[in-house]
Amino acid sequence: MTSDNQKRIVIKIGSSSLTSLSGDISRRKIQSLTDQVAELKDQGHEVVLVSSGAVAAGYRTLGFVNRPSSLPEKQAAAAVGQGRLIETYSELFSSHGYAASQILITRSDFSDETRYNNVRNTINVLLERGIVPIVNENDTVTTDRLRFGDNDTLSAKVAGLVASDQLIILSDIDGLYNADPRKDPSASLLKEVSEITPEIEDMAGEPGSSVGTGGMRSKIDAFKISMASGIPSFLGKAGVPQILVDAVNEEARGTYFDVKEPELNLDHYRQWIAFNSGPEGEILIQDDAKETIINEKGNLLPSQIYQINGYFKKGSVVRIMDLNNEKLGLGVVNYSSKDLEEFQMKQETNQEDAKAAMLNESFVCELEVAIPIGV
Ligand SMILES: Nc1ncnc2c1ncn2[C@@H]1O[C@H](COP(=O)(O)OP(=O)(O)O)[C@@H](O)[C@H]1O
Ligand SMILES: N[C@@H](CCC(=O)OP(=O)(O)O)C(=O)O
Repeated sequence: MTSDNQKRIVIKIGSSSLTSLSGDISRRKIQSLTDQVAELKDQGHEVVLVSSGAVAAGYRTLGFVNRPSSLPEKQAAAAVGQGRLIETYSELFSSHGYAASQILITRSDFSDETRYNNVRNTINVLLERGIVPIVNENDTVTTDRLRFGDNDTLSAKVAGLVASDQLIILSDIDGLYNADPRKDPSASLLKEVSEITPEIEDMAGEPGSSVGTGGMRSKIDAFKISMASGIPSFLGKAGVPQILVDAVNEEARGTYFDVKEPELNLDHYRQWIAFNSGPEGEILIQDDAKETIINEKGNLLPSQIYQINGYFKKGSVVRIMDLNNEKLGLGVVNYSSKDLEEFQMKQETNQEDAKAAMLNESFVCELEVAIPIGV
């Protein structure tokens, strides 16, 4: 974005870091955050906040003693809490001379490429005009099947969307430990992670509080996305004085997730394919095609398809699998599932003209994103 000293930063803060022990939102905690964000803005950085807390801020008003667990109850709580949350942010940012704005996103907004790009354009205008965009999932309208579910992965997707220079996730713990510290008091802090290996994934346990949803697992999923998108990231403890300024200068206590080979990082289009598109179908390919599409980065031919699962249109994102149902990656198809099934039938009934024209000359797709980077 801007210059070497002025970064575009996405900051995610979890419910547990915005609420008091009683479970209600804490104005003091939000003020500590807004004071630090204002300081970053005074230094010329651009900041996008991804803030949880809508359900936590609302459930008591509905008469619940604890955070509700059913979706309609959480949605009703968020309907009350989201307004309270933004009102508090607006008041506190305005005391520093900054305006806050609210962006509520559902997963379907991101799986549609046009709407995805539209969100980017909107955030860009807000940032250019000095406003603080505050993003949350649109909890009141989402269904279980179509939810991001946690704001950790949402924040990493937003960081990729706006080509952020850094992702900072603030939680109630000062970084990633080699085991869940609640279960293993001898667990130690990892100061730097350069790759999310299966061992790192195994370190994550469940959420730490009754108000948090994602836990360490969703944070690790988030860092996988941000690292694959080429965005250096940080996990640290909310409420620590100067944590944000120090994290930007890489001087804060916490875990830094580095980006080792920027040239391998996914561009915007492939980020959308990998993390947001939501594949519409599956293509199982013959063994001989694996080498071509994985190592030679070649195209898949209709005759190399073994089976088609699901219904998809020309231009859809599909999962490419081998004959053992092992995921190989994601591709964008040049044919609909209906067309491909017709090709297959013609192949089976040995229609020579169809074979020549369609089976060996037309490309179905190439592997745009290889597993394990994509979904
Ligand atoms: N390996 C680990 N390292 C650090 N924290 C862990 C680990 N495994 C599980 N946790 C738990 O994850 C919690 C943070 O997740 P969560 O409660 O969802 O917070 P937030 O509301 O900030 O999203 C920590 O309080 C900690 O108890
Ligand atoms: N969108 C929900 C929060 C979901 C979420 O990821 O919560 P958390 O684990 O506290 O970051 C809300 O605003 O209550």
